[in-house]
Amino acid sequence: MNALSAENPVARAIAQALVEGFDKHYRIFRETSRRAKELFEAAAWQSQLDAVRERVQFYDSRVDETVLRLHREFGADSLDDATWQQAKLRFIGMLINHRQPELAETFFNSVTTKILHRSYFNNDYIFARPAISTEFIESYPPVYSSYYPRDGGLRATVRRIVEDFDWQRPFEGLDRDVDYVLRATRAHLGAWPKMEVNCQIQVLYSAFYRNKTAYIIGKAINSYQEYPFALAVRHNEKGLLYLDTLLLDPWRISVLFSLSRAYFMVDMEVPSGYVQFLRSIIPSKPRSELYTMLGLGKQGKTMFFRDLLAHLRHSNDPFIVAPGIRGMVMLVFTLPSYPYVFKVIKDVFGSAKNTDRATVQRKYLMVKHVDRVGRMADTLEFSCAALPLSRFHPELLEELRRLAPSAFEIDGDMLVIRHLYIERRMTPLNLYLEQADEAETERAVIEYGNAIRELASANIFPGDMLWKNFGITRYGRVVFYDYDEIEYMTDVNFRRIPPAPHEEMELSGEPWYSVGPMDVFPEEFATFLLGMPRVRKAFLAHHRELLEPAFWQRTQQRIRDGYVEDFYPYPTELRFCRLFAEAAPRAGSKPRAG
Ligand SMILES: Nc1ncnc2c1ncn2[C@@H]1O[C@H](COP(=O)(O)OP(=O)(O)OP(=O)(O)O)[C@@H](O)[C@H]1O
Repeated sequence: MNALSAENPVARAIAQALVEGFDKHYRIFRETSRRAKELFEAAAWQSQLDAVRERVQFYDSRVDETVLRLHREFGADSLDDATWQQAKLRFIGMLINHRQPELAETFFNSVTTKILHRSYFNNDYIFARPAISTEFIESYPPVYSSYYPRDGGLRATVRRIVEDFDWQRPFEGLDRDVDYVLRATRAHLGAWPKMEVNCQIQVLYSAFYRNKTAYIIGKAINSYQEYPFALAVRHNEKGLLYLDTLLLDPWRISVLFSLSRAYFMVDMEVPSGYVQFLRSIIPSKPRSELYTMLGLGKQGKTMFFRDLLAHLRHSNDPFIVAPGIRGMVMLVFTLPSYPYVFKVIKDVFGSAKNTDRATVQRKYLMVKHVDRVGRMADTLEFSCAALPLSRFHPELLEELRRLAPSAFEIDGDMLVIRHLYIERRMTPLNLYLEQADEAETERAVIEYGNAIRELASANIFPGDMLWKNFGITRYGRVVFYDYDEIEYMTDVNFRRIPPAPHEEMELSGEPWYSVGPMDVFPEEFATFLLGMPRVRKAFLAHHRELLEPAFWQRTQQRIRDGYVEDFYPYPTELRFCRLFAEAAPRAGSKPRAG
């Protein structure tokens, strides 16, 4: 019998409850994202960080609430297959005019996979692939506004674009800044092209808020050419707004969306429209990552896994143990043809590790809550991820059996991993430094020290600062990825090593002072970091102060005083105050390239 042929009131009511659960989620998500504009206007930086943190938790709360409702009202455990199948079809019917259908489908999956057995995880019961098209969904406000510079001239158009954001705070000198925008564009293009009849500038309706910056994102279209741009708006030391830079290279715009940064706050009625627009200007960013960066992590995960399964169908290399020094806590593997690593928490940790599974998971979650300032890789967390058994290299299978037997089960031809983190693959810094020449070493060591300084300013102490816990990206950026020992800076007690009471004691190698659990002695870092002479030379030349307790205590004090540091996800040289000599340098905006 066709699942829809007979009306099933329970299926309809379940579908209705699922739509209501999702709509409640998105309403709260959107209210929080919308508040970002007010917080930006009020310069309420700490509240902005808090809002990003709170937003991460909304989704799971709504899913749990809906699961409970389905159990209470419909005895979800004991429903027959036909009812579930019909619930999905009814749900599709209810999404016909929905503005976030892809997110609602994912919500449906999140709820039903908590109730149904894994054998139901196919397109008959859940959304193994999307059902509703996200193309051309209309909304008010629209996804983007179009401006036609042929009507009023480019200068007036740029000014209007900025003014239309209606920020309730005056600009320091908008005419001057518009002039910088035109000069920077002119320098980028070489010469102004003739404005063709279709010449227009499309601007995403909501600004993108993160930390202390709002980004205006759009593209200019002229004839068949498209020119993407991102314009950064910030507060100066007097609290007046100014345009800080204009990014015109797609790869630089793409760096804004790097997973090692905090998620944006964007007020979106139709998120798929934002993602499609962004894809048109940075096609190299997977849609999954764009959803994640817009704060829609579950959608990002769903799409990531669909992409991975599609890739597995189009490749045949095996999952292997990741190159580098094996972790004491994590078993890390990778698929060479796919740029990610997969991390499983081991059953038993190396003897030097005084931690447990729950603590490790808590630390990984902590990373989602803080500003990752471009220095910590984001992780996607999966439960019960099923991957084809035949693709696991025997050596990796053997390691899984030996080191993490409770972390997986074999179900037919699938290997189901109970708990898995996935993150972008980088070159482990220890491997990179082994191969690097002197100049490359110096660059990487400078980056490494900057990463540690920036993490510290963002209230993160990495705990284990060994080179192997950092990776280097294809853009040469050093990013931290081993979170099992991270702490808030403000929880750590940075101490100087007390002088030995007499010389023999110092030589004996035995400690002559007691050490508390949160005590850290920066002077000791040199022993385990600076073994290689060329690394030592570069480190001492650029980052010697990291070996001093005073540096760490000072940074701690700034955090305690409530100072939220500036982080720029673009090079200092591209800031207008640096590009245009006559622009006065701004106090309180110390250069720290990102
Ligand atoms: N994102 C990544 N890209 C490339 N390689 C990685 C990545 N994450 C981890 N690795 C590799 O896996 C190894 C172990 O990873 P990780 O440091 O996360 O595990 P761990 O068990 O926490 O380590 P430790 O013993 O230092 O605590 C790293 O040394 C590195 O070689």
